[in-house]
Amino acid sequence: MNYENSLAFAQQLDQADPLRHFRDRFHIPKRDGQPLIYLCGNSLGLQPKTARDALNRELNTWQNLGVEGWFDQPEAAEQPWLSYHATCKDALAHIVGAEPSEVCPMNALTVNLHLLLASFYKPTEKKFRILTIKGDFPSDQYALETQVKHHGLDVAKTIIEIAPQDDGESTLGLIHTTDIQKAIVEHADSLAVIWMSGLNYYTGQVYNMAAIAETAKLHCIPIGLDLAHAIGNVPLRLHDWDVDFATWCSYKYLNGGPGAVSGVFVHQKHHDQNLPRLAGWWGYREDRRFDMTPGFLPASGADGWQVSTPNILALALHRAAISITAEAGLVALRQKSEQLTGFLEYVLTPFDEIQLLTPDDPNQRGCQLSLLVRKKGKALFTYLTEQGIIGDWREPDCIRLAPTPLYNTFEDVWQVGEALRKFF
Ligand SMILES: Cc1ncc(COP(=O)(O)O)c(C=O)c1O
Ligand SMILES: Nc1c(O)cccc1C(=O)C[C@H](N)C(=O)O
Repeated sequence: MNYENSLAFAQQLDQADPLRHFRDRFHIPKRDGQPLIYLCGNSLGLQPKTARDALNRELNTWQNLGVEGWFDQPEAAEQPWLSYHATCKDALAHIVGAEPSEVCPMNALTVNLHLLLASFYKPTEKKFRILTIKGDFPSDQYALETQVKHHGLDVAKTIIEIAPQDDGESTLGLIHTTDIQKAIVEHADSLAVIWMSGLNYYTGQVYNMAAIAETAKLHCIPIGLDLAHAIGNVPLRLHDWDVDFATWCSYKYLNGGPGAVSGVFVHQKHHDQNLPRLAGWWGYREDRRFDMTPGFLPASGADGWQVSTPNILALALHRAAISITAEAGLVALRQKSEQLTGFLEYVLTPFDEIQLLTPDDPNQRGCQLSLLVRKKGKALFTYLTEQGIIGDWREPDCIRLAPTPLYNTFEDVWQVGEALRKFF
């Protein structure tokens, strides 16, 4: 697309945007009565206007029915709480490219990572190592480290981290897909599992998940993905890519609220394998759960990884939010996202003080651009915030801005260019 740096051009794109009405479905935060330019969906997505009603519905059910809210009552809840999670499956399956039986909302990301590793990390004397990406989100690093210790293994000998190569391009933190594939092949004999992000939280780089999963499969190594920054942001086809397992957050691009419920993906091919797991009664066969008999019988599919009673209020927010993403559709969202982020890249280009950490290839990024600002970076971030432009700051010199196709406009992006012009 040929961009122009003018307000009229940005407004023209907004008028032509088939998703423009979705912005009205969200509360846009305001300061002094003016809407903020909110470019921080990479950290916390905005509140859908349906969120409050969704919560109220379940609060009313609780108020009116008490415990009977769990069960099917003729006069009762629209959706009995016992099977509430199931009403999120179609939307989630669409968003991650899965079968409904392969996904289930539950817990929080890091908790799910531990639960999934209990099933998929089964170190043996020969195959005990974990391959991961250096600089992936700290919570994942802590989870891997403590899993390794939990198995009585030495962290330094067990975790292999793929670091960016010092070849100019990669010094900015990018990692070539071929380097990840090479590392898989090189260490295949000792690898028990691969765990990595699909989209790097710091650089905004999207890895070629399909190609990496294919290499992992060729070498029979289970691969799991952290999709915190990828879900609702970039197209995913977890089933077809033959990814073994995955988990994500829904408080970013899925707009489920602070600390929103996470979810898991477990590929169909693992459903009947009776994999080891850390079980709880909510993962028990639903039709027999209340028999309360000894001996764990897992529910089929991803549901069998549930542990505890779900937080229905969190699920209500989740359901309301993901239905908006599913309604907009990942194809349309991605189309707008590429244009919106391309426009942001275009308005940033004149400023030599800003270097992009994020790849310029649209296939290697989602909506987030990470701006490396070596001089006056923090001052610029503070200035943007004062101007009502909300991004986030990551030490030591990175500003992340994420124009989100569900609620951001081309005019928002144009305003960033204007603010930068005044600052520099
Ligand atoms: C890539 C990534 N992984 C893991 C997490 C941790 O998620 P949680 O705090 O929900 O476990 C986050 C966000 O905080 C993240 O961005
Ligand atoms: N989970 C967060 C929180 O509880 C407070 C503030 C920020 C977050 C985040 O999600 C940070 C985010 N994962 C990141 O990419 O840095």
